[in-house]
Amino acid sequence: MPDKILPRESAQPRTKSSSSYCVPVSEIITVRETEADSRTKDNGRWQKMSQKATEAYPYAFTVSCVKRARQHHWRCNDVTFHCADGTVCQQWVQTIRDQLSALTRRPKHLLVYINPYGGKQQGKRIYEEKVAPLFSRASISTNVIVTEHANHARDHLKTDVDLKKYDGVVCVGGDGMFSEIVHGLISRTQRDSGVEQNHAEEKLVPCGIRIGIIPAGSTDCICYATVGINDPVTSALHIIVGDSQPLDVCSVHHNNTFLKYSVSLLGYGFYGDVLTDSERKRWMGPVRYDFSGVKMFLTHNYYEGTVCSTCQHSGQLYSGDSQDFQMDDNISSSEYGSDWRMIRGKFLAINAASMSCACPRSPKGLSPAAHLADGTTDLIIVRKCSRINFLRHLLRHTSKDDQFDLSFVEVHRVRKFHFTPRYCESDWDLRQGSGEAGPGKRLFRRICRDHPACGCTPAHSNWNCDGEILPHANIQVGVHCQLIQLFARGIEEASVFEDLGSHSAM
Ligand SMILES: Nc1ncnc2c1ncn2[C@@H]1O[C@H](COP(=O)(O)OP(=O)(O)OP(=O)(O)O)[C@@H](O)[C@H]1O
Ligand SMILES: CCCCCCCCCCCCC/C=C/[C@@H](O)[C@H](CO)NC(=O)CCCCC
Ligand SMILES: [Ca+2]
Repeated sequence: MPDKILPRESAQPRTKSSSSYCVPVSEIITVRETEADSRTKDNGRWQKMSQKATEAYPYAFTVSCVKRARQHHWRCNDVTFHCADGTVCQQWVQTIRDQLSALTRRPKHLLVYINPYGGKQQGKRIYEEKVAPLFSRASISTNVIVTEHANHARDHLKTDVDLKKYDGVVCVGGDGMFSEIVHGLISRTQRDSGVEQNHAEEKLVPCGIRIGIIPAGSTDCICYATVGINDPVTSALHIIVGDSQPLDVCSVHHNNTFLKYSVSLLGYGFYGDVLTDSERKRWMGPVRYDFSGVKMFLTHNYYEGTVCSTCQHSGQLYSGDSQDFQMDDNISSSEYGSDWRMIRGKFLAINAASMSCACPRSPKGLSPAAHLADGTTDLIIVRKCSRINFLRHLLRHTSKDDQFDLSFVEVHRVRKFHFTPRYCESDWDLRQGSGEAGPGKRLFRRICRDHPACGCTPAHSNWNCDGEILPHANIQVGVHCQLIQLFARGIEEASVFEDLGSHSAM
């Protein structure tokens, strides 16, 4: 049998306009024998067959398969095929089952973590109502854990789980929950392989198990940027068909201490401040980001420091395509050393986007051309400018205009970068009150930090690491190419939807 079902004479689909239906085996969820009823649901519509036709084709089987809908949504669609002969009908069912069992990339056993408090606190309901029935139809067995506290999933994965029992780990929640899973799996893999995470230059071992994201958070940017939409049913179907999408991961160190991994955004300045402010407003739900976004835009803090970056890796020059980016040269960036670029100045935002960071708020994302798995991160530097100019930059994230095509914005595709804030060799020491600054200056900075109404800009921001606040401003970042794998396939081209969306009749 070919890899597509093309029923012609022997099995007839019940559609009004066509006598055959084309379904790629790779997109079949399940098949079952069904009653040759005179009324069945095909293609999402109820179809009625005449008494005569029902008598001519008394046997039937139903194929549940992927159907593409608008804006990258996938749905599960039932198509019923009718046969004149019962043996032929059984042969079809058996052959399709055999073909499905030959698909070795499909998961059979999944470990599922649900964050009941993410986003609008709907994680449990979303999983039970929309996802569990699909997993069960696809004969996937699950071990479901509803988390009881923050870092429950991370610590469970780090130490307690026998990962050999599973073909994948699924997280139901937002980007923060995904980050927990990533930290648990990467730490576990390094520990099992004897790799020391505290060494910034260490080559990390890729994780051998795929991760699925059922979006139920506030931003869901990792799901949105890897699937094209934050929709639980779509994500469940990508898991069921066994998609694979490798993903780069940034490691963040402070001196020789490992801090965190990041897969989406590492943001200092604006996005760090928005996150810090919004964490105090968690009770507001997802709208907290809009509230804090407007507030921090009006506050207009800028920060001084030095960013050093390199696009070189393992002794080889990066040869990627950087023509998408405007390189602005009226600024104080300069080359130092052979492969490191140093940029010093006053910044409204320093963002490293390892993926586009597309999300419903910004469907093209922070860096629309960022690659998911090329071993680089897009370092976006927004220099101090007027409020109106910064607003122009921000608003371009929501329109077709290029947010980088502004004199105060520059972008570099890099493999490593360091950031050192001005005034502090050790930000942590300063925060603890034991920095280099004299007591008078220290007291003054503390007053500024505790009473922002005094009007001066604080000396430091925080790093927003995939939606979590980091305790140090001074960090070193390196990209680890394709360290993890998702149950996803990247964003499908519109043509795939046009060609396959209607399952063109043959
Ligand atoms: N049972 C729990 N109780 C409290 N916090 C939890 C629990 N389980 C997980 N968490 C934490 O909740 C935080 C937020 O969760 P999640 O990412 O799911 O939602 P969100 O913050 O609303 O969405 P997003 O990250 O997309 O903005 C995560 O950092 C996670 O560590
Ligand atoms: C004045 C209004 C102008 C509007 C401008 C809109 C610009 C939107 C850009 C969207 C960037 C999303 C970056 C995603 C980061 C995630 O890793 C992180 C975890 O979920 N989310 C946040 O930190 C939440 C941060 C949300 C910031 C808005
Ligand atoms: Ca990348």
